[in-house]
Amino acid sequence: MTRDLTIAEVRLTPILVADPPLLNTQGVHQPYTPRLIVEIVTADGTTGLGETYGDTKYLELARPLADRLPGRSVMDVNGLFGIDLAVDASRIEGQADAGGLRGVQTADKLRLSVLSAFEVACLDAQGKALGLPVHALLGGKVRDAVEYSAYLFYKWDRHPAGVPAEPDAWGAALDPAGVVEQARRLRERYGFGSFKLKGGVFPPDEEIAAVRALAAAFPGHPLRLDPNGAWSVETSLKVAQELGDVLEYLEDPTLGTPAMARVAAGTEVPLATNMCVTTFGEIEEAFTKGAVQVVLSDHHYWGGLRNTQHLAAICAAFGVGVSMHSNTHLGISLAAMTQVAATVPNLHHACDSHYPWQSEDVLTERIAFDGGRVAVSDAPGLGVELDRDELARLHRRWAEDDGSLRDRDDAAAMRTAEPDWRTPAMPRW
Ligand SMILES: O=C([O-])C(=O)C[C@H](O)[C@@H](O)C(=O)[O-]
Ligand SMILES: [Mg+2]
Repeated sequence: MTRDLTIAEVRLTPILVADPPLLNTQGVHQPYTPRLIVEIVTADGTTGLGETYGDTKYLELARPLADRLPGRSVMDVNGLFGIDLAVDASRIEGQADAGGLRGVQTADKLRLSVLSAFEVACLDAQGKALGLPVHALLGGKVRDAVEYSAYLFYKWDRHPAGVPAEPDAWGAALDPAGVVEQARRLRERYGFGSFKLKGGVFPPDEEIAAVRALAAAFPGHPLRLDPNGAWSVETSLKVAQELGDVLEYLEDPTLGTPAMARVAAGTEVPLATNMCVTTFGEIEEAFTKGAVQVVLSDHHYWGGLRNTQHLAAICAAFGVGVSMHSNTHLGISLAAMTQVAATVPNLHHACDSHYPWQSEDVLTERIAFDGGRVAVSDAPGLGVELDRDELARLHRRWAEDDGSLRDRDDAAAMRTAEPDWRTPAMPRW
């Protein structure tokens, strides 16, 4: 049968998803976080799914893009990236991403963060139409399961009093014992074998103590600490020296490639980043200066699954490791991450994923971790199915919001508990 893969319709559904009170150096997660679900429907009725950030600036770009797709072929992914999308650069250029902690914003990164969801949706639709998994469209899987690490957060036991939120079963983690207990529960439930602690929340000595406690509780398991650039070069070197014997890598200890290069020159501990190398343009300086040893790719802002493969190839050429970064995301993105990770031969570190923190999803079936791994689906496309009732419910929450939660703002969330809180100046320690 000849199929008509002309795009007939694109549906964009902004949603608000429950998020626990996870702490980071900028503040705390809001009780609900915005995501955007993209559906691309072909003339013969095949629907491809994609997911990306749902803040206003992404929606403002996604809407005109969606309007331009009907009539194009879902096979024309290269053409998709050629569409001229006008980004109002003055609104974002050079600013740090307030909620996202993913480096300096640029107009191109914003554009790619939107395009990536459409690329994933096109690949999902292609796969469904051809009866092939997305990994086959990307050249085929080199592994049957993708390993993820437990993403540990300092956290409160609940969102501040008076703030509407979903119940949280995880309790507080504000000291080494709390962090170890959280790690134990994540390992019991999902089988994770490596652990990443989101740092930059407490003074470095407290976070060193937490990592030491993890090393004692889980001997031999890979450990990472990520303060999102909150430390000076000197502090970074001190932490590296104190934890060098237990760290798999130190992630973004300090801000900017020159400072990361100074840290890298003073320690044997590998440095990973999702902050100083977040675009192709940032690679040359970082790699030639030896500033990073592992790049944490993220298909959302690198511009999709094929760009993730390109990034991995460049990393391989320079002998730099590659793994994956994660922000709050749902199962469509986890499926996309797993499909592309399955095709990257040089992916040797367990990937990050926030998914265990998300109690809500828009899939009919949640994606399962077994032994810390997600099995690579061989079903057509991404191998996931949309739960339309859940999508509608989470969209209603977005529609009924007064606007205060439609743009992620961790500092604003922190101010509901600590009214004087300001985004800390960096380096914080
Ligand atoms: O540096 C990282 O790994 C992240 O930025 C991941 C997330 O953004 C995390 O820090 C968060 O959401 O608080
Ligand atoms: Mg990071």
